Amino acid sequence: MAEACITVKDLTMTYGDFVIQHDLNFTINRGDVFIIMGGNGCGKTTLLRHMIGLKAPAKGDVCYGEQGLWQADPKARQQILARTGVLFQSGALLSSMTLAENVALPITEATLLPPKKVREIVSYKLALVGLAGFEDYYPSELSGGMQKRAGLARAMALDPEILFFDEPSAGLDPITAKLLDDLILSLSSALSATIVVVTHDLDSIFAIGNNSVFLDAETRTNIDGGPPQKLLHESKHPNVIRFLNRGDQTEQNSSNRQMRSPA
Ligand SMILES: Nc1ncnc2c1ncn2[C@@H]1O[C@H](COP(=O)(O)OP(=O)(O)OP(=O)(O)O)[C@@H](O)[C@H]1O
Repeated sequence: MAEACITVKDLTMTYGDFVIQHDLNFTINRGDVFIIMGGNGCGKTTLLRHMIGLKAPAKGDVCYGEQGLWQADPKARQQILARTGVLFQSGALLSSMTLAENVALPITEATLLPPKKVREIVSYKLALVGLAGFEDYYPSELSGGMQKRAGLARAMALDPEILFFDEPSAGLDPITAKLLDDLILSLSSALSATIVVVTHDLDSIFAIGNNSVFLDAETRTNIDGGPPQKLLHESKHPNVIRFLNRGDQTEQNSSNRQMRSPA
């Protein structure tokens, strides 16, 4: 039976008086590649920020196992978040540091490992994302796709149980985006990590997601969720159907999407 990894409970998110989403309730299971989806501006990144400890809820909580992230005191919250890694949309590499120094940073901040051991871990993580031999390169010397992969190596530096990705395919050409999707899938099975991806890229959603939540911009809450393929064929919500069919609700579009998607 699926084991709950993260449970979002009655979560309401606001900026000032403006409610972005209210009363969100859903569960991410251990081992999921879980997609947070919805149209532009519906609050996907804001939700991610609530899940990784960057923004406090107006109401409700994000529970890791039994522990509420925002109920926990700051030390316990830090301990929960130490089990997570985040790949931000920009890759968020420090431009003045080499790739090796960027990936080493979280390790030297969190451990007292000797430099030789840190170098070994860094090289291993860079190799995992296909960047073996690029240790001494600076971010500006890499393509956008390589920068994303280096950001991923850094997010994985401390062997997180849970990896968060904010719009991983943003700014990438379709072929590079597909390679990143393949990498996410291979890491998911190799590391048995739980992966949470914020995206509105339909190709990625169908290629990598086994579970999802849909944030509706109109009602400002989660109106549907589950395996994306299942939602495509069985969702009763017009906004979900429209979103998953690129704005089209006809049968023809739906069957085209079915043909393009993996079984
Ligand atoms: N720091 C902030 N202060 C006030 N409003 C904000 C802030 N950040 C985001 N917003 C607003 O909150 C809403 C949700 O933004 P968010 O970036 O979470 O949406 P999103 O679904 O990730 O969007 P996109 O798909 O375009 O990246 C938007 O209306 C945005 O303008």
